[in-house]
Amino acid sequence: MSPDQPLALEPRAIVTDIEGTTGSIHFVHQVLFPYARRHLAAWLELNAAQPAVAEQLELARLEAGEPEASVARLGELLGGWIDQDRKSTPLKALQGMIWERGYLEGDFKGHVYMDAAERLRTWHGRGIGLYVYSSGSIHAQKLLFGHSEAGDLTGLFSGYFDTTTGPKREAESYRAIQRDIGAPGGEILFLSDVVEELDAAREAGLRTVQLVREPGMRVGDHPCVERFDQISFD
Ligand SMILES: CSCCC(=O)C(=O)COP(=O)(O)O
Ligand SMILES: [Mg+2]
Repeated sequence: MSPDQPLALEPRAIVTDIEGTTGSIHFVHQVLFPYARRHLAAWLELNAAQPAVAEQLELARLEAGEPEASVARLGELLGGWIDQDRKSTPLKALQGMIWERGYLEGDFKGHVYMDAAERLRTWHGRGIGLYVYSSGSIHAQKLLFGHSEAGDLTGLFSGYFDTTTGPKREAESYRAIQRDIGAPGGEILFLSDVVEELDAAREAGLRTVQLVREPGMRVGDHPCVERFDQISFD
């Protein structure tokens, strides 16, 4: 798709990825992940007994196949998973809880590209339902958009999806999102930088646009733009 070419028909809903789509990969990998890595062990020691944390630690033990793992051992495992960028649901839930303090204490703000913030506001104003689908937990998504460099954007979104709905590279996850939104796939547009996610969304019947914000990204056969302000509808 060339920047000036409108996409057919305004969609009823737009579902957007975060990392590489509304915000930079750099922010997630060079700010968020290192912050969680730095605070992980001490934070676990302090919070492991809290029911919401204990629940995620139990899921991490199951995922690791180490049902007896101590909190210290889980710290090692989860730290390794951060380094591997593993899209583990319990890791993502725990990361979100750790990031909360960083946002609240002003250590960082959620990175959102200005073109994304501006278009999200425009689309919301036109009555298009806006949704987020990220591997980051729903709590982490709300923190990022609630404490973003473009202000509090949470009022723009009608709903949030994370890996508790399913992995982002599986078509069934997009079928579940479609059912939840309650619109036909052809009236939902999915935005992402990752070809495998876009392929899965298209297999489920959603419309797709790939964001290619950085040189060297793998490009698929989806309509493709560099910025949100290159997306327009008839
Ligand atoms: C919700 S901000 C943190 C994003 C994150 O943890 C991540 O793994 C990025 O996943 P995405 O699906 O947004 O590419
Ligand atoms: Mg992404």
